[in-house]
Amino acid sequence: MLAVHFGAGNIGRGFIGSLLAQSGFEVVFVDINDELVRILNEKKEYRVLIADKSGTEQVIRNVSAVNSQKECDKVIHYLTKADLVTTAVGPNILPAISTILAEGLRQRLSANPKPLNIIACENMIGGSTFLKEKVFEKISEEETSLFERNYGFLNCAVDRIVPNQKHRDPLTVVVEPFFEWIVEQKNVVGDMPQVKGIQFVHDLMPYVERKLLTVNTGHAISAYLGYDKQLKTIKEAMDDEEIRSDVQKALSESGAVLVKKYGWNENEHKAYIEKIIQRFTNPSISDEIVRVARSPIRKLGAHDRLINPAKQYYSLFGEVPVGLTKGIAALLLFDYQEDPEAIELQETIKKAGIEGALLQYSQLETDHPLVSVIHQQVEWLRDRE
Ligand SMILES: NC(=O)c1ccc[n+]([C@@H]2O[C@H](COP(=O)([O-])OP(=O)(O)OC[C@H]3O[C@@H](n4cnc5c(N)ncnc54)[C@H](O)[C@@H]3O)[C@@H](O)[C@H]2O)c1
Ligand SMILES: O=P(O)(O)OC[C@@H](O)[C@@H](O)[C@H](O)[C@H](O)CO
Repeated sequence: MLAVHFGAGNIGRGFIGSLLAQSGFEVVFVDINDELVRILNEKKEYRVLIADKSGTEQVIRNVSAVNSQKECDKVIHYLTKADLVTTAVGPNILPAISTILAEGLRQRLSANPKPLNIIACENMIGGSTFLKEKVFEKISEEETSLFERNYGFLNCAVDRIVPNQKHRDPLTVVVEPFFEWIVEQKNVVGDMPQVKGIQFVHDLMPYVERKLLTVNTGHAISAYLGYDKQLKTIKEAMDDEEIRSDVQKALSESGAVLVKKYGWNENEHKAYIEKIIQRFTNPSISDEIVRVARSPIRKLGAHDRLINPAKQYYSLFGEVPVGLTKGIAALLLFDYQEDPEAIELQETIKKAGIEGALLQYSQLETDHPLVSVIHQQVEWLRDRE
C-alpha cells in the first residue's frame, strides 16, 4: 500500500504520515523544502515523541520524500501508483499543489484503473472540496466525468496540537497525545484502505464546525490576546487569568451556537471545552503564540474560526458575542513582522481603517452590528497599552 502525502511539516510527520505508516503504508512525502526531503531520504525514518508523562517514542519507518518543484515526474509517478493521497500543507497552499495533482491524476487514468481517495487534512471547512475545485479548473470537460468516477475528494476534520519543532534531529516531532481524524464517508470511491485512527461519519459539518469553532477559536483568541500582552507561549497566555476567562467566554458563545445548531448535549460540550483548555495548558508542550496566530488574514475569513461563530451567534441570538469580538479585536492588532499576512493586515488597517479591513477580509458590511463593537474593543486594547 502506498500513500502520497503532500507536506512533510508538523502535521504531515507528526500526525497523518505517522498514522499512515503505522497502518502499514509506505509513505512518500511531497514537499518543497529541499533539506527536509534530503534528510527524509537519507534516514528513511523519524521519531515521534508523545508529550505526556509516558514520554513514549514512536519510530516511523518506511518513509521517503520527493521535491515537487524539482522532481515533478517522480511525484506524478507516485500519484499513478498511490492507494491514498493526503495533504497537510495549509489552506493557502492547496491551489499550488492542485497543478501537479491534476497532472498526476490525469496520467493515472491510463496507467491505473483503481479509484483513488484524496483527503485534504487542513484547518478549514470543505478543504477537500476546495482542492477538488482547484484540480477541476485544470482539466478538460471530457476528463471531468472520468475524474468524478475515479477520484473521491473526502472532507475531514483533523485535530492534534503539533507545535513548531526545535530538536537537534530535524525530523523528530513532539506531538500531544490526543488526536482526532474524522472523515466524511459520502464521496469515497472504490475500496477505501484501512487507516488507523480515521473515524468515518455521514455528515461532517457538526464535527468540523465543533472542532474549528472550539479548538481553533479558543487557540486563536489565546494567541492574539497573549501576543497583545507580549507573552510567548499558549500556556503562558492560558495561565493569565484575564485571557483564560476571555477564552472561556468566547467558547461559551461559540458553544451556544454549536449546541443550538447541531443539538450537541450541553454538558458534553462543556466537558469538550474543558478538555481543550487542558490541552492548551499541557506542561509538556511549548507552543509558540506566533505559530498559533499565523496567517491572521486567513483567520479573519468569513468562514473561519472567529468571524464565522460571531456572525452565527448574532444571527441566532440577536446579540453581539463580546468574547469572540474581543478576540477579533486582538487579531486586528497582531503586527508580528515575520508574518507577511500580519504586515499586510496592518497596512490595510492604516489605509482603510478597521471597517475597511473587516469589509475586505471578512465581508462584514460596515453597518453590521459586530463592526462597531470590534472597533470599540480595538480602541480599548490600544488605550490599555
Ligand atoms: N500543527 C498543528 O497543530 C495542526 C493541527 C491540525 C491541523 N493543522 C493543519 O495542517 C496543515 C499543515 O500545518 P502544519 O502545522 O503541519 O504546517 P507546517 O508549516 O509545519 O507544514 C507545512 C509543510 O508544507 C510544506 N509545503 C509548503 N508548500 C508546499 C508545496 N507547494 N508542496 C508541498 N509541500 C509544501 C512546507 O514545506 C511544510 O513542510 C495546516 O492546514 C494546518 O492548519 C495543523
Ligand atoms: O494551523 P492554523 O494556522 O489554522 O491554526 C493554528 C492552530 O490553532 C492549529 O494548528 C492547532 O494547533 C490545531 O488545529 C489543533 O488541532
